[in-house]
Amino acid sequence: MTNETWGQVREELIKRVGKNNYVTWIEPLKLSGLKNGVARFEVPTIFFGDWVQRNYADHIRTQLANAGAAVERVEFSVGQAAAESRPAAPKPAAAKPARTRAVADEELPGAPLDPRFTFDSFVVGKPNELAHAAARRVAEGGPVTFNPLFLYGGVGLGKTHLMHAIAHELQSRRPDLRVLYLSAEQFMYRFVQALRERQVMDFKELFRSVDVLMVDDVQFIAGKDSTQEEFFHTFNALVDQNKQIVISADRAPGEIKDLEERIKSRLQCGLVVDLHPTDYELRLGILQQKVDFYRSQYRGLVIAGGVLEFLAHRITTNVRVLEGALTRLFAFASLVGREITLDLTQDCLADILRSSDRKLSIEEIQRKVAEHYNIRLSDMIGPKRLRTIARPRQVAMYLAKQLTPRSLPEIGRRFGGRDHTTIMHGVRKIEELMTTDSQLADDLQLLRRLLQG
Ligand SMILES: Nc1ncnc2c1ncn2[C@@H]1O[C@H](COP(=O)(O)OP(=O)(O)OP(=O)(O)O)[C@@H](O)[C@H]1O
Repeated sequence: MTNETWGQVREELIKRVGKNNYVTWIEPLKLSGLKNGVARFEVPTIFFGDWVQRNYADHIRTQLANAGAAVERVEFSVGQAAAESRPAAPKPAAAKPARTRAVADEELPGAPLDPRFTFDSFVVGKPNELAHAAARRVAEGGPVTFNPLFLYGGVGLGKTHLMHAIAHELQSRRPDLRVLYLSAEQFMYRFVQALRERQVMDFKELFRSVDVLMVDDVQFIAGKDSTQEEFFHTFNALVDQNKQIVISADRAPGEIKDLEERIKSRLQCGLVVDLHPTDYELRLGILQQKVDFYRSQYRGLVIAGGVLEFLAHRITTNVRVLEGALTRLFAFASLVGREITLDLTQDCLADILRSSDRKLSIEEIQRKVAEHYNIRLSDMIGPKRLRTIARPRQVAMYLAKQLTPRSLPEIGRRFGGRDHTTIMHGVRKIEELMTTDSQLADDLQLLRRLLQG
């Protein structure tokens, strides 16, 4: 098979898998040879290879066969060039092109990057697929296609991991770019310091001199007026210069309370992607990856079949908890020198398993709230707008948002197919009333206790 055949096959694949998937997953493949019915491709990372193998290998094989190539199997391996450009092998400083800059690289006030948070160690599944693909695109350091990239999702779902991965990848692919990663809190701290020391101009110059700005947990600046103002100007200046911005937050721009409207609307201008709560397959994938790592640390430790499946099934809160559970399990098993069995797992992780057990459903919340306010459960999802019914309904919406990991559209569906904006309005209304209406505040406290008890 020639590269020309592969060229034709790629055309066909665009139609089969869609443009977006094609650009993300197929375009980066480099055909490295065909021998004995096996077509080999170079991929940038192991995970990229795994993903393509799982999702696109069949398409590729079929299309190659249709184009007349005698292919029975396709294989993916990390190419030499890609392997060398991994973050693990940082380039010597001398490789950076010499440039004169108003602000030296060392002066950039970035937060340190966690060396473990790379694309290689990020497990991709349905819930984070789009966020991962978008992050990868930004990490290529090519022309800016969407600005900003806004990543959001609940606690411990991998936002920081993805941001660090972008920074690592950019550092090795494009050492000429000035990449600045920091939390919104650090941004504020720097700004306040600059104000105090009358060095606001330096601050501005510094932040406007970067090529890629990444700000983590942006919800933090909501309600902090002058920091918001400064952030807005920095943001605009960088966008005007066509510099890439990546932002993360715990919720969508429109849902961040006390964030100025003009900032919200600017944040929504680029690509807004949601990291969904993990599903069973993703949790299992993450566990398997971590176990491979632990095996190299704790040699000789045996883990019985079914343990990982059990954990992926039972610990659904977030990835941080899942990781913590595994760390504890390996440490414990190596201390006592025993095989990791289901029994040992249940013993060692009893507390974590217990707290993960209680998964509150929206229906439970609706039932409790209806009981408390003495209304019918059916009124929770019905259309009545009477205050005596609408208010309890909003209370239930508020508690559903607070106490479950469900998104606004999901909550809306369970409240008789209401729109997510209605839910948002309900949640806000209760947040507002809570500060002035002490009876409502008491009700909420009681309901929370009952539900979480
Ligand atoms: N898909 C994944 N693959 C591998 N590890 C993951 C994945 N998602 C999350 N993790 C791990 O889970 C932990 C928490 O992730 P991270 O700190 O990125 O979460 P976050 O979304 O930024 O949370 P927070 O809202 O608390 O800031 C990290 O150790 C991270 O490596």
